[in-house]
Amino acid sequence: MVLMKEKETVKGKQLLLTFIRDHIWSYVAGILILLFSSFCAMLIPKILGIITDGLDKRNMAREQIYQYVLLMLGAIILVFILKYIWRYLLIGNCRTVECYLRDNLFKHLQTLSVDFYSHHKTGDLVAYAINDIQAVRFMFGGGFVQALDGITISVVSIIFMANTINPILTVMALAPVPVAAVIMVRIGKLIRERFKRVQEAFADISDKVQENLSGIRVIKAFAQEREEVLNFTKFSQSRVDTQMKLTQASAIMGPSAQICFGFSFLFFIVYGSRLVMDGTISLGDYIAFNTYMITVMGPVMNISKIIETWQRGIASYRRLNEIFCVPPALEGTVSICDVCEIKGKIEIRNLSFTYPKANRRALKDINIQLEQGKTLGILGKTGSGKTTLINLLLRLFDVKDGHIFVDGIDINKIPVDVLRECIGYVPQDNFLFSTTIKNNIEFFKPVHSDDEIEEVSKISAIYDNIMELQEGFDTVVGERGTTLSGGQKQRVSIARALIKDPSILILDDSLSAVDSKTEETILGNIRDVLESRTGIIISHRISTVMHADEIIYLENGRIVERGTHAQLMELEANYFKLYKTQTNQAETLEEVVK
Ligand SMILES: Nc1ncnc2c1ncn2[C@@H]1O[C@H](COP(=O)(O)OP(=O)(O)OP(=O)(O)O)[C@@H](O)[C@H]1O
Repeated sequence: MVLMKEKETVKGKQLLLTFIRDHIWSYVAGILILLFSSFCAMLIPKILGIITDGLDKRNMAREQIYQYVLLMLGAIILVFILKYIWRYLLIGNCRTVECYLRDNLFKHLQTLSVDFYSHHKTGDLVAYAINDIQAVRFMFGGGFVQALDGITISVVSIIFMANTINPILTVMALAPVPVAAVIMVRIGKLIRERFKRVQEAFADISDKVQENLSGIRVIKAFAQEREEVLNFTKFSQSRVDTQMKLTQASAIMGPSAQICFGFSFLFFIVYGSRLVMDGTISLGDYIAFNTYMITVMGPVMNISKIIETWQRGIASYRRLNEIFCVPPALEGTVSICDVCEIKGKIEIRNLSFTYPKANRRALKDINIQLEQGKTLGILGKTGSGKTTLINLLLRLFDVKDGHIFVDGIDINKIPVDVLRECIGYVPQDNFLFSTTIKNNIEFFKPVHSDDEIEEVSKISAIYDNIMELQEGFDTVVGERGTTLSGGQKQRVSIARALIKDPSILILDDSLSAVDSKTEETILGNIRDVLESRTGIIISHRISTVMHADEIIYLENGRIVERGTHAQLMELEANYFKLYKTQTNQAETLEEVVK
């Protein structure tokens, strides 16, 4: 992915800063309670030291000892309660941050351009939404809390050690700490880099699984299962290799911290015992110091885990940030807000278009005038630019070279939602959701009556098929509509476009999977629907577009022929040849059938 400019990185940071600002009181309260709880915890070794000295010198009354023991018990209970509260506040926030980031990522993904999805794999994006967000959550939760707890306990212990026992002994005991810090920072960086690679390897696996499952029918049809398994093993192995490298780095961290701390203990035992013997510190102080050292040891032992969590979190945060910094589609365009309805007049003037990152134009100098209520038929070889024209009409891509006017308004100035709301579009690749046919037709908006749903189903000639199903409109279709035939899927998609009652109806090769009799029925019904609307019908079949008010023939992104069916037949060029080929084919087929 492209390196981000400094300005762009602000977006991801802003998101986290906004979260922290919104939850600042729980953070402040959590941190203050944590500090107080650490202070209370540090009283315990001191009380232990006082009791030890009392017993050692035999100058402490039994009642006094009981009082100290009660004090210690009180401190333990208080620490327990305080710890519960601060963990609830701070760990609770990390669960919320996970949900907050995931919601924002999902929201952001909805705003990204179609082109973004042409260049990013689904499995990869799933990895961002699951793995990376989880790693950030661990950083915000366990990582943050353990680091804060560890730092507080260590700092408070050191203050107690230096102030109440002996500063020189404290310095001696902590001498190896800077060495440990340098080692931790170095290994930490290595962990971050390696974790990034682990996440990338996971994204590859996720992508492979997603692609394989989506294409399982093709894989089976071509008997490619074995190759797929072998291919998958390579991805799996790559993940193991990257993970092993990460484990190697993190495995050094824990023992390094322990060795450094071992030296600290050694210094303390040698130097501390000497101080007890020459009477500089009491035995109680020695015991208390020892307890403080053990208290500090907890976070030190944990430091490898904490650093690893942080470095993983930072690596994932950076990956997420790259996605958050991708600007939303059509970000720079200005919309006029008072347009709230579209009647359907379309004018295309000198329009050319090149896809981002492509090196040749998909459309060249297109000019079309389509009055409201009229129908345009588009024909052309595959790859000639038919769908591209529709992509621009739907503003899936920005119009930069030339103009498209809808109702006389530049399309770039019409609010995208208003524009798309007024267009009923049946795409070439019909996508049905794994839910009921009814939900698929109304697109999860339960605002239509059963009569309306039935009516559009009848227009698109799918009603009888639906009625034959056991659950009728409540039949749940398989993922991507797999339990329906290609032609049935196309017709459900037509019903979905019609129920919007659109001003402009676009059918992009939407009848290619239906037989010619059904096509005739649908076209007849749609002709009635199109009487009051603007229609654009794309097809490879002359029979689908021949009744249109105007037909254009595209070749390499350019309009090479235009006119009515009769005019194009008179031209005796591409359209005519196609007509001849298709009628000959139909006649031959009829003879064969006879
Ligand atoms: N997202 C994209 N990025 C780059 N090039 C693209 C993209 N989508 C389409 N193209 C290219 O633009 C050209 C026009 O494609 P388009 O899909 O408009 O053709 P079409 O006439 O609809 O073809 P078909 O009849 O096969 O559907 C083709 O050369 C295609 O490879």
